[in-house]
Amino acid sequence: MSRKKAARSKGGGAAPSAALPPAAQGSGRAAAAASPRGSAPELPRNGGAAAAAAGRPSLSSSGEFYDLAFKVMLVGDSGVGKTCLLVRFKDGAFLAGSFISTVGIDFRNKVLTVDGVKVKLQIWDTAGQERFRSVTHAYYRDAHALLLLYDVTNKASFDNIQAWLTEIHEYAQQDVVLMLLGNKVDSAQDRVVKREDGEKLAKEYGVPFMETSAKSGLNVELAFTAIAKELKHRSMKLPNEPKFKLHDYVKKEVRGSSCCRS
Ligand SMILES: Nc1nc2c(ncn2[C@@H]2O[C@H](COP(=O)(O)OP(=O)(O)OP(=O)(O)O)[C@@H](O)[C@H]2O)c(=O)[nH]1
Repeated sequence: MSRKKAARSKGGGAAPSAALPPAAQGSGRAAAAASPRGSAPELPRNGGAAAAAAGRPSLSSSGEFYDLAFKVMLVGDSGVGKTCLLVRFKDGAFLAGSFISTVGIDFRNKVLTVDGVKVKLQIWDTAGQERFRSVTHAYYRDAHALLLLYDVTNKASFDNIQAWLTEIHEYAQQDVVLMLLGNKVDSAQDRVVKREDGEKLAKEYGVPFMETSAKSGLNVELAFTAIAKELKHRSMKLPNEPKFKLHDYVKKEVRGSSCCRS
């Protein structure tokens, strides 16, 4: 992604194809002014299952084969680190320097291997600014998963989580996979939201929770992998297979990743 706010993204602003397969393009930016969902690549609600049922993998535009595809959205206040989280996950890099707000909505694709299955996540980076809300609302409906972020150094972004949850409740599918992320934990000196407060809020709303850092990379891969695992299990569950428990998986993995942190 060129810094998200450029007039044209790497995807050239062209609208990727409308269904899977073939896959949506590697990255792109939906014009805020266009018809709300008109230029967005659409994944069917059971997109992954549909791809898998065909019994053959699909080919993404980046040349990678995948078996399942899902749409994930990053939401939260402006400046919490949504774009940086996505760039860290996709490219393994941190976007330091001056902060430029996302305009409208942008997406990147990444294929993960989950329990031997290739899962393509089409990750939508939304603008946190209030003025783009009507644009981003239109995308909630097709999202299979939502990563809701706040910034541990910004109390207002945490206080606004409740409002974000109300919005999600209103616009997203009822069965959307949701996870709460407290980002920027590398900024220990500036922290104003305690981990326990994040945990408490997540528990109250029954959503899995972890703290992340797009800067250091802490738990970034884990957040997306956990989502991909949940979505894969939902769409490919075998009759005798035990149910995948996202909460338990996250708790176990976060414990593992935090035990060895400096
Ligand atoms: N220290 C630290 N800074 C971060 C982290 N993630 C993002 N930032 C910084 O926070 C600022 C905002 O990051 P963005 O990723 O652009 O925020 P955003 O949520 O996409 O903002 P909008 O596009 O306005 O919705 C930038 O200056 C980043 O460098 C992090 O994990 N740690």
